[in-house]
Amino acid sequence: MTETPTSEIRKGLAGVVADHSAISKVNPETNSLLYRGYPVQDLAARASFEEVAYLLWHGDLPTSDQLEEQTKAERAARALPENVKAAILELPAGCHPMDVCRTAVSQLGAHDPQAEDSSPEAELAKALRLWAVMPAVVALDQRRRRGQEIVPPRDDLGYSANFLWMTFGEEAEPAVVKAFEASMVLYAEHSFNASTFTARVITSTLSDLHSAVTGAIGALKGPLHGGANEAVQETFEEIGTADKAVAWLDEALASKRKIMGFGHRVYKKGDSRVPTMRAVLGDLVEHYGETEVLDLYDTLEQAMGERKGIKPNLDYPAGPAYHLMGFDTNIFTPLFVASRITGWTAHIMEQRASNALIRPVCEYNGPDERQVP
Ligand SMILES: CC(=O)SCCNC(=O)CCNC(=O)[C@H](O)C(C)(C)COP(=O)(O)OP(=O)(O)OC[C@H]1O[C@@H](n2cnc3c(N)ncnc32)[C@H](O)[C@@H]1OP(=O)(O)O
Ligand SMILES: O=C([O-])CC(=O)C(=O)O
Repeated sequence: MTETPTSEIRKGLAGVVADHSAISKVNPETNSLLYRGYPVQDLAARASFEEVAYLLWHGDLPTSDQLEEQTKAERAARALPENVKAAILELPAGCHPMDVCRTAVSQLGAHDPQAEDSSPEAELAKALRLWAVMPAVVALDQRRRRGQEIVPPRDDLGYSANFLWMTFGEEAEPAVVKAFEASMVLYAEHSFNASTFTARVITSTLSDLHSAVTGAIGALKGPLHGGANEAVQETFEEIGTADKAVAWLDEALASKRKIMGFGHRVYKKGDSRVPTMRAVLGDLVEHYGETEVLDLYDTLEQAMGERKGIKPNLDYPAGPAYHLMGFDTNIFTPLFVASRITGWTAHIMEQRASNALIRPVCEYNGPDERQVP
């Protein structure tokens, strides 16, 4: 019955070591996460997202000259090409913004002059251009859905400040830029998660970088992965206020609902990034003077811990944080895309540099051979 004899089936590849990677280390024993050796909470506190992008791609933090060169290239690539903008504007306003991201990356690939050049230099240049232009895609999409004018990028602002400028059409306050920047750093990379693995599978066939990122976006969209940050906000809105959280949770668990923003395939004792993002949410709550959300956040977290012993993942604090910043809920996962493009493309380059076609086997359990009548 077997395609090839297997000793054990690991559903969902749980616990399977599929390859080496030098990009990040997730340690569920210590609830820690290192990007190229640096603790993620220290990077979130002391490094810019631009520096973290450089670190993920090159393996070390940049010197000031290296950062300047990257910054120049990033700012020069921020504007959305007219043909891609036109293609996005033709998409129905009712489609999910992740469909827009996916289509935009596919379109950008079709128009990229280096699309089929997979030399390390071309791969890096394509990664940088995609990373640089993604805020324009996300900002444009939120604005077109709101019936607002499109705001072009500014090259006198850093990545995060410009992202907020293009989305909201006004300069964000430093506290908000800082919070947003921390979220970008925390979302940037997480080893062999489902979307990154998707990108590596596609790359392993020697397909191109834009195809791999397009596939990764499809994988990230699902609510068991990146789509959970939107689902957390929807849950909060469904519950309403903290005093209703426990009854809501009991009913949800009784009807076997998954509680979005809780649980993780690798971390069973808590997600390494949650304490930092929870502190960011606390800063935003103070900044906007909206304390109710923290009552609900803490009550639901405590009740989930008592009933199931399951802890929150990064999407749990990120959802309400993006809501406070003013993003529409369906734009939250595209924000994750904008950040994770750095990690995906670092993995695409790593996979290509040491490639083997990814092709597991299965144990066949369909009908035995039979004759066509
Ligand atoms: C950035 C990220 O992508 S982080 C992940 C974001 N996703 C979510 O927040 C979605 C909600 N969470 C989940 O669905 C899961 O925890 C996953 C998919 C993230 C991890 O799943 P797995 O490692 O496969 O764990 P699995 O689904 O086997 O869960 C083990 C048990 O805990 C339960 N469980 C896990 N997470 C949850 C949850 N969020 N709500 C309710 N029960 C849960 C499962 O029902 C299962 O119970 P059972 O043994 O009685 O069947
Ligand atoms: O690692 C995972 O499975 C999911 C996750 O937290 C991420 O991609 O950031």
